Formats: sequence, C-alpha cells, structure tokens
Amino acid sequence: MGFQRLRANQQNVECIAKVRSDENGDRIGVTKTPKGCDLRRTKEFGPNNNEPVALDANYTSWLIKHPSALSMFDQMMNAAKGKRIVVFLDYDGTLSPIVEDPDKALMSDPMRSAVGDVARYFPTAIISGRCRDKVLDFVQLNNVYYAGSHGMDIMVPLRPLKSRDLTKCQRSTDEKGNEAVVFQPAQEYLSTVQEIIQVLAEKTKTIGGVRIEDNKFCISVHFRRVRQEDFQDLEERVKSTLKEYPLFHLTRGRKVLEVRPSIEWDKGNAVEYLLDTLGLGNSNDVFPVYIGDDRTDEDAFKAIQSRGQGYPILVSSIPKETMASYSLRDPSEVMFFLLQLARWRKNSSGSRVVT
Ligand SMILES: O=P(O)(O)OC[C@H]1O[C@H](O[C@H]2O[C@H](CO)[C@@H](O)[C@H](O)[C@H]2O)[C@H](O)[C@@H](O)[C@@H]1O
Repeated sequence: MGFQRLRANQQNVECIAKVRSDENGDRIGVTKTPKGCDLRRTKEFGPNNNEPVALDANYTSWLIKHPSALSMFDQMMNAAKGKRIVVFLDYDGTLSPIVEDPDKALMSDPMRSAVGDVARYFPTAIISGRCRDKVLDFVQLNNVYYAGSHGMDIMVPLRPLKSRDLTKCQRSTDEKGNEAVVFQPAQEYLSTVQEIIQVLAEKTKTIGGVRIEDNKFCISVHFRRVRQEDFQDLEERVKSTLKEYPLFHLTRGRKVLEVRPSIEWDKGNAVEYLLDTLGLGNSNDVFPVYIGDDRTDEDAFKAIQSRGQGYPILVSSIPKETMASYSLRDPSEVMFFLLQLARWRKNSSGSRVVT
C-alpha cells in the first residue's frame, strides 16, 4: 500500500487528495484530504513545466536513490557521449497507461511519434509480456524491434547472426515483407500453453471478472476485475492447475498472475540477445537504456547493471525496491524523456539516423 503523488492544478495546489494504491501504484481508492492537512510534501513541476505536482515525503527520499531521468537528463547524456545508445522499452505501464481492459491499453499518437523519433536515431526494441503480434498491433511502428512473451519471442531483421543459440531460430518475414529471424527459446511449450489456457478457462469460469490472455508462450490471468474476496480462491485454482504442469511456473505482475515455461529466459536475456544479434553484444561503447515499470523488467535492469554500463529506468509513481538507477513517474514522463533523447541526438554533432 502506498500513497501516490497527485497532480493538482495551479489554482488548487493546496487541495490534495490521498490516492490509496497497491504495491504497484495501481489505484485502489481515493480519500479527499482537507486543506492544511499534515501531508508533508514538496512541489515540483511536471513535464509541461506548468503543472505543479505534489510529492509525498517517502517518494521524495526514494528519488534520492533513484533520481528522475528527466532532472538528470543532461548529466546522463554527458556520460553517454560518444557511446552507442540502444533503447529498450516495456509496453504496458510504460508506453501506455494501465487500464482495466487489457485490449484497450492503446498507445497514444504522441507516444507513438516519440517512440518513432527515438527509433530514427537509436536502435530501439520493445520487450513485452504480451504476445509479439499484439504489441506490434498496438505500436504499429516498423523501425522498432519487437520481443513478445517476456522476451521468449523475438523478431530481428535477417543479418549475420552472432546469436548463441541458432537452433531456436526460424526465418520469417516481417510486416514489410523483409526477411527476418524469429527466435523462440520456448517453442516446445507452445501446445502445452494452449492446453493450460483451456484448463484455466474451465477452472476459473465461476469466478467473476477473471480474464485469461493468451500471450503465445505465456499466459496472463488478469484479476483487476475480480472481487478482492475471490482472489485467494482464484490463486489457489491457478496454482492447483500448475501442479499438473511442473514445467511451468507462476509469477505476478500488476493485478495479473502469469504462467510461464520454466526455462532460463527472461527480459534480461532478451536484452543480451538483441544486443548480440545487432552486433553490439561485446562492444564496450554500447549504452543500453531500458525503461520499464513491472517486476519482469527487473531482470533487464539486472542485466544492464551487470554490464556495468547503461541506464535502467523504472517507471513508478511510488517508492519501490528496484535495481533501476533512475526513475520516471508515468508514461507521460516516459514520452517526455524519449522526446528529449531524440532531440539531444538530433542536435548533437555527428548525429546519424539509424537505417
Ligand atoms: O511487459 P509488459 O508489456 O508490461 O506486459 C505485462 C502485462 O501487461 C498487460 O497487463 C497489464 O496491463 C493491462 C492494461 O493496462 C492491465 O489491465 C493489467 O492489469 C496489467 O497487468 C498485459 O495484458 C499482460 O498480458 C502482460 O503480461
């Protein structure tokens, strides 16, 4: 449980409401707090520089350890000067706000344009828990690499591969008809995933609000619309189903239980794989920037930390335990950061467009 910063308009800065949120910062209620209450806060200005935002004391002290990538932008870019920046982005909660219906988590046009801009100047990949096709459908940019199923389904253009595991690669064509390579380290689990979806659908059908999403190599069991008192029952049903499938395990995201094949592959491996296939794996001057909001993004943060170079950035409006070095509060700050990044490269000498 935590308190979320609230945006307040300029006339009404003193009228703050407490937003109750769960451990992910997802709203679970709002309590109005009268003017002059003892809510210690600092004020700072949001991305538009005209909108004061109120911060609670815990968040402010958390920011000391994980400073805002917007306020630190100049220092960050000075340290990255002359390096090859590669941008990795999560989708839900990073490029699109968290919404009740997973099918409605659309990306805004300004965000699409910001991602497109960044991808003009830096190799850019989106690594999502969703199935790859769905992310492509939402994002609709053809200058971006896509990895779905938490990195278990990666498509890259056909080039000389430096990948470690060529046996799991297949030739394919991308949406423009160009030859591409698809890497799917959990291929042999595909039919079992479908079987588990059927079993889960049957077993959970009497619990209201459950939504099962087929993410190709993993499954999301959404409980955002499930009554709190039904959650334990749901979790037990999912766990008991998985007892029959020992090669799969359960992880948790934002109001979602995720069923995944138990292979040693996560978003961190996907980052390394993409860098390898782009020919940037062993290069000392590569600077990966990874922006994500969820637990599964921590694997990527860890991978970047162990490279000793790069910027792991957590999207969170509440203090969280994280391996990330920097933070952004929400997708609107992500968009602003991406725009700044593209503008910085465009204005810096020797800038070049990625082809
Ligand atoms: O790795 P990501 O791109 O962040 O995907 C993680 C999960 O995101 C989606 O679920 C989350 O967003 C939904 C839409 O805002 C929200 O309704 C849900 O509660 C969140 O957990 C997606 O639907 C899942 O399949 C992904 O695994």
